Amino acid sequence: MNMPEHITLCEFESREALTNSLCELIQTRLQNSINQSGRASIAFSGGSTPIPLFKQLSHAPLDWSAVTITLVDDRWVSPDHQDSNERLVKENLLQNEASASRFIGLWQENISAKEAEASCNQRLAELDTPLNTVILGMGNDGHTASLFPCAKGDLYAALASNKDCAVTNPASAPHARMTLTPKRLFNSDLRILHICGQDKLEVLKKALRENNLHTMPISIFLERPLTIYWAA
Ligand SMILES: O=C1O[C@H](COP(=O)(O)O)[C@@H](O)[C@H](O)[C@H]1O
Repeated sequence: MNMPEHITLCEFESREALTNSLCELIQTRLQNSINQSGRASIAFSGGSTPIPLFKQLSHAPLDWSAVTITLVDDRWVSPDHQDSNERLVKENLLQNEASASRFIGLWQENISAKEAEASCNQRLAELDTPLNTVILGMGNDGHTASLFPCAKGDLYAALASNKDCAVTNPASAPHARMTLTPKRLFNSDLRILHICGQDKLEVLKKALRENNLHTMPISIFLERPLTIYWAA
């Protein structure tokens, strides 16, 4: 598959091989950042794709107390809800060695996503700039983070926002969302798109062909340097 020069596509023969390689890369990057500055920061996506990565990474021998972890996006549900990305990260990544890390979540109790936007932006200001690494996911509708094509006005506002996070209300998926904005996600040293399955490769090809960030928001991340980890 032909890729623009600023995109690196890493294809793996199996999802296990992908997980091993991505785990090693993240571990090395976090370790290098700790060696250089005494700290490291990373933003993870939720969904089903990163679960094996989370489980494996939780055992990595790192000084996790120097690592701050945040989410690329979350659904506006409490962390005991099955749809919560915070729950997913807590149950699968913030375990074992990685339980010593610092976690900055997006969700807040007893307040709507819209009302929480300002305080969430304040919390996110504690993160390193730039973030060491961002792990993006992608849905079959071309959404990434919680930048959904069907979120219309919210999508336009999030794409144009100069804040760190924004609320979106996708018509095709449940729950209001809090998402890091492209502005904040681009403020990072490396962005990795982690996708599995032939269907997602086809979605990626379509996004590259059509290059329309309103119909396939992943397109915005295809315009600048991006590393893609893919396995069938
Ligand atoms: O809604 C979401 O979906 C995407 C992709 O999820 P997957 O289950 O297809 O891996 C994810 O990147 C995003 O963080 C999540 O909120």
